[in-house]
Amino acid sequence: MKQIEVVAAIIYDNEKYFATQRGYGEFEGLWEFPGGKIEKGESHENALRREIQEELGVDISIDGFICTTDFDYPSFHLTMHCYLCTILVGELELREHKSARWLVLSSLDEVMWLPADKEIVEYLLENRYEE
Ligand SMILES: Nc1nc2c([nH]c(=O)n2[C@H]2C[C@H](O)[C@@H](COP(=O)(O)OP(=O)(O)OP(=O)(O)O)O2)c(=O)[nH]1
Repeated sequence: MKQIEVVAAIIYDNEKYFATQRGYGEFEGLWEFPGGKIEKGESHENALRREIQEELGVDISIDGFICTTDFDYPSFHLTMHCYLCTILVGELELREHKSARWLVLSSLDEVMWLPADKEIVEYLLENRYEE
């Protein structure tokens, strides 16, 4: 089966997490943590900084590793590495997503997450990442 390796940013500020709604493709309308595919030879950190700059127009600080999750979609296997991040420079701008929300822990379940993200959301709820 096709394998996809992705990095995702759990962007945190003032007890809220940044969730984005996909604007195109087979998962359009579902919510995710911004990020994307790692290019050949790229480190996780560089891939994440590149993707967040491309998608949201901000520079991030990567403050810690959260977890890696694996999920079998019907047409590919996803491995996703998640990092806790904060915004260093810039104003958030939705260049690819149709919408975004800052969610407190207790409202993380108010949006319809991509199937692979449900495990991440549960992980955040159990571990309560705070600055
Ligand atoms: N960025 C991101 N992708 C996720 C999450 N959860 C999840 O299942 N995915 C899946 C959706 C996509 O199939 C893949 C991420 O790839 P991507 O964001 O580069 O999406 P894409 O295929 O539309 O990108 P592209 O080839 O058009 O550049 O991982 C998540 O929380 N964040």
